[in-house]
Amino acid sequence: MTTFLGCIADDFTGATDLAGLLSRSGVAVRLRLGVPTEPPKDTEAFEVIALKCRTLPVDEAVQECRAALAWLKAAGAQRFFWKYCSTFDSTAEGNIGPVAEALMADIGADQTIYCPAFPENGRSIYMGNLFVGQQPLAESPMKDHPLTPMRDSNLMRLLTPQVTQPVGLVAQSVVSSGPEMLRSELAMLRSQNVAHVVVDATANRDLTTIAQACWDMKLMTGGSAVAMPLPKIYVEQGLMPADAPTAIRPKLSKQAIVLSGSCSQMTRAQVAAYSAHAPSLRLDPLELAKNGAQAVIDWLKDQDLTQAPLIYASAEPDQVRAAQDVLGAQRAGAIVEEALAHIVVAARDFGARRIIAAGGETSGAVAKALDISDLAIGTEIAPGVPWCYATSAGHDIAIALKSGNFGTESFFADALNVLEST
Ligand SMILES: Nc1ncnc2c1ncn2[C@@H]1O[C@H](COP(=O)(O)OP(=O)(O)O)[C@@H](O)[C@H]1O
Ligand SMILES: O=C(O)[C@@H](O)C(=O)COP(=O)(O)O
Repeated sequence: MTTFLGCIADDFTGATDLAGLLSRSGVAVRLRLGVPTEPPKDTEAFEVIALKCRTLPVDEAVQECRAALAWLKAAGAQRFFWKYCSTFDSTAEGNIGPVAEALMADIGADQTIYCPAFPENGRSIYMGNLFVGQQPLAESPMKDHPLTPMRDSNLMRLLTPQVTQPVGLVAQSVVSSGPEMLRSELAMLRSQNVAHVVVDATANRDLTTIAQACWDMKLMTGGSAVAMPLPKIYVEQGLMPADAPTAIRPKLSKQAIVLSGSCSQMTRAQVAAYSAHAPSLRLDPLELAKNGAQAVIDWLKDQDLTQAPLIYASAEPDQVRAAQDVLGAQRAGAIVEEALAHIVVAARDFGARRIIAAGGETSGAVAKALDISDLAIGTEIAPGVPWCYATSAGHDIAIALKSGNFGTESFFADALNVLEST
């Protein structure tokens, strides 16, 4: 099928998040890990390319995103979506704006919107300021993120130094007046050459209004949630058929593995809840640095994989700091990721066909080790986290890539139960 909407995501968990929310409308969505090396063939109406460019220098991120855009254009896409984190994660030399400008230039778009709001996960925007739950972004735990600490909550101030064209705002009062008002406000801003427009949204109804006003923009940018209403709108506009093929769900054996390298508050709570009743093993980065992961793989070999054992490096901030003081932050992270990469391959070879990975970087390492190139999207476990189906070394597998902050405390058990019942 000719691709209708081409999406580019700046990390793997963010890509499954977007693919999952698009799939809520019942449309077929395909997720590619990295820019495919082959020209487009057998594409879906909605294609998402997952990159790992969130913290890359601007030039490299722009280059990767332009390559993804070229592939999506070749697949037939005429509209595009640039997905970044709902907490607008970017480094001091942030690449969100430069990528948007490069994509706009390649597509021939003179204006785009920025809307990272994801109300179901507590992310909202008011007067251009991003909130995480009840806290401004810069007062939320995101202020201490190891790679992308967010020290300003104002999206216009964050974006302005990243772009060459003027930045503006459409405030909540306009959004709540409906799509026509929003469209005329955007047209007014366009007449003033405002190319980059932050749009307020505090609830799903705002996101629907925004999508209704912006569905025909060549490029939209945001978190996953503002893209969610698009498939339904395209169908209502008569642009694509309502009926889409449902994803094929392979029958998978019960053997499962849960891997966590995320140290975020929510994942730590999930690890604590799950390890209270499932076999679990904690990784020590210092031990891994000295002796590698073989002892862990030996432990795993003796486990009953139908009990879905958990292997985790997730630790409290002071424990993480202690490991980083000895190994350095980058090396500590890399050692854990490398170990989890070996472990997931061993788990697959021992028969695991249901795999859960928690953490953005962790998910990238795990998916790469499994050599997965593309995924079909299945049932949503929690807002922004779907089960995905793929093949690895010739085996059908189900894999869930969970953003560190998403899901509730019972996420791991919920995920396995959801799969059980589908
Ligand atoms: N105990 C630990 N000590 C040091 N680094 C760790 C530890 N556990 C995990 N890490 C590293 O921390 C990083 C967590 O990032 P990520 O997987 O993206 O999770 P999140 O999505 O919560 O940010 C990874 O690089 C991981 O390898
Ligand atoms: O938009 C979001 O919050 C997520 O889709 C996302 O990008 C999460 O990133 P990580 O927390 O690094 O997994």
